[in-house]
Amino acid sequence: MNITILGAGAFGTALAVALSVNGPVTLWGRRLGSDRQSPRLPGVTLPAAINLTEDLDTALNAQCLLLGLPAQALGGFLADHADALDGKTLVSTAKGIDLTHLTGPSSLIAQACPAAHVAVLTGPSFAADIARGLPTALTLACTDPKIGQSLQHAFSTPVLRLYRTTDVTGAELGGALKNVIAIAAGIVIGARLGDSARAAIITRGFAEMTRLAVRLGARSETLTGLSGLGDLTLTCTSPQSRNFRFGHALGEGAAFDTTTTVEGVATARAVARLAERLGTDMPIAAMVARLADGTVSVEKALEDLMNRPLKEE
Ligand SMILES: NC(=O)C1=CN([C@@H]2O[C@H](COP(=O)(O)OP(=O)(O)OC[C@H]3O[C@@H](n4cnc5c(N)ncnc54)[C@H](O)[C@@H]3O)[C@@H](O)[C@H]2O)C=CC1
Ligand SMILES: O=C(CO)COP(=O)(O)O
Repeated sequence: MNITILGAGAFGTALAVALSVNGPVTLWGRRLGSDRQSPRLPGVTLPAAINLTEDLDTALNAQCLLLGLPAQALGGFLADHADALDGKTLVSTAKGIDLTHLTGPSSLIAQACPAAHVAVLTGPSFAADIARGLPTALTLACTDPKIGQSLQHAFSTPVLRLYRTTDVTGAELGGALKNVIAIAAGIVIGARLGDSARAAIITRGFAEMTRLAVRLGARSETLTGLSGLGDLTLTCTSPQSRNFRFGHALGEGAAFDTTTTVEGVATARAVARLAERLGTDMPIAAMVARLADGTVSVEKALEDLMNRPLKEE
């Protein structure tokens, strides 16, 4: 399968490195140059099997396109290039909910490119781990079982083991919502509230993820898989996670590099709006949105979370 990756960020570049063992891969980026040392993946040299290009027309010449853009950039990119993208197989890696449309990447793609085959590649996977060839398991979600199986085989390697599902909604929401909970986990650790508090955030955060995802049409069992619980566990427990690190800085009152991609901030705001519209209780996500907007102190936010009415688990 002729694979092109759009977006030479950390994850797009890591996937190019990983998938290039199966054959030539084209990697497109806006300001890519010809240097085979990626600024997003320090210490990683891009293999010769990766064709680097800044020419989008060349890049769009493939039938299967992996979209390595962040969730909040995806809608604009699709709008700008819908004609060239429509009818192709488009695989999103974005983990977020679009703040304008309050929908996940697969809906953005389907709306912009109604004739495209849509899939999502998600799950517990740090770009640096993938680029170093460390064993990783991912979820490939596609409503068409045959296309899903074809992509699963095309993207699997000796160190990249893909599981497939037809529950695109569940898979993409798991990847998006875990980022919000990871910020909350970082906050409690940054505020020195301890590992027990983090365990509570992870557990109750998983309940919130599942509640909203099922409300939006997901299968609950999808959230117990790699794309939900797996990615939640990884992202809430590792400083490799930018969402966790952002929350940690928030919790300790430290500055954070605003040029870093932290999908959970916009997604927390999107979730807060969705929850209000749907009447779905999402207290941790609402707390993260308020803290990200600076409308409440960490102390007050955590106090409010603890003082909510007692309920059954
Ligand atoms: N970094 C990681 O470990 C992982 C990231 N992801 C997901 O992959 C997605 C991308 O994240 P990263 O690659 O980590 O971010 P990044 O910040 O490293 O790279 C984002 C890339 O997208 C490009 N981009 C942004 N807006 C664009 C536009 N309008 N047109 C063209 N290119 C544009 C940027 O130039 C940059 O190269 C996110 O949704 C993230 O959650 C998923 C799994 C792991
Ligand atoms: O999605 C990821 C790991 O699965 C990467 O997490 P961060 O975006 O928090 O770095």
